[in-house]
Amino acid sequence: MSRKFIVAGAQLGPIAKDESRASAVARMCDLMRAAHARGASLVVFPELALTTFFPRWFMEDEAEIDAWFETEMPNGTVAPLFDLARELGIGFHLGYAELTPEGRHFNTAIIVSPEGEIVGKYRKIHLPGHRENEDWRPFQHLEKRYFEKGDLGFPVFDAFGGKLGMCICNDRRWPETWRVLGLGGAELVVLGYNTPFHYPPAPEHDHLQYFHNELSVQAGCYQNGLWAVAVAKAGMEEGSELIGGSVIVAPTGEILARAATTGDEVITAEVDLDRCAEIRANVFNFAQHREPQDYAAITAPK
Ligand SMILES: NC(=O)N[C@@H](C(=O)O)c1ccc(O)cc1
Repeated sequence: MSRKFIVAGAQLGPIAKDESRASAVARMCDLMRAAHARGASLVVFPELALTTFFPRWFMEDEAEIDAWFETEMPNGTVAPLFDLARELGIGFHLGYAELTPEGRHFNTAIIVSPEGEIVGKYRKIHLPGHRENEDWRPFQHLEKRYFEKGDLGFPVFDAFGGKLGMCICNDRRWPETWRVLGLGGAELVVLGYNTPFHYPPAPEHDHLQYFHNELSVQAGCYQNGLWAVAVAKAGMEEGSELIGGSVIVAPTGEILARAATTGDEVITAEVDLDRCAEIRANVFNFAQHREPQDYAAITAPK
């Protein structure tokens, strides 16, 4: 049976601090309709897609912080997205800030089936940035303050006729992320990102932000023989410029689609999950060629 289908990356332009979640959801519904019109059966939205990238501000008030989080998923505000997905028979990936009933905070992503069921969940493991206010920065990156490290590992889910994995933003820069997903059998990895163009600790690397995005995703795909859809929240958001460059990458590492703007934009490509074997049965045949007895340093405690 053919395992070909069309995937879409639904890049979002900036979301203002005072833009409501309902407005962001309405924009995502428009993108979902556009993706469906192009034949997509899965549409990938970015990291923290319902709000502005709030970790750029230092906050101490717990109620103010918690207001950026979702306590239920789905909830009334995102219901239109779930309803539209069901109506169109299209699945989706969504990133959001999760506050659990136990009061735990995570940077989370879910995969929703065309029937509107949550079939996969991931909580971000590689949290970037810092914990305390750092006045010298033009904007903060306080993910280590607002989120706990994810506690679900890097799970792989049966969905869309194949094996799907997830990671979130900074996770994509780490080869361990991709290798653990690859070892778990992932054939398609979906991920969202909010990547500031300006990196305050090393501004001399600002011009490399698009390059490092593609380098990381292409390497992850090739070295593990899997597909990826990597999707940005992009554009000038509250004075912080976020890169665009959403891409769909094949197991060969080739880029099949790339966003041209830093606004709301849909990219699509046909994915054939059987093409993972081109790489995984050959140069990266793990069973034949991996030498894990020499990799112990990777899992030694830090
Ligand atoms: N949302 C993210 O995970 N963004 C990260 C990335 O783009 O990898 C990132 C990494 C380091 C920083 O100093 C700031 C942002």
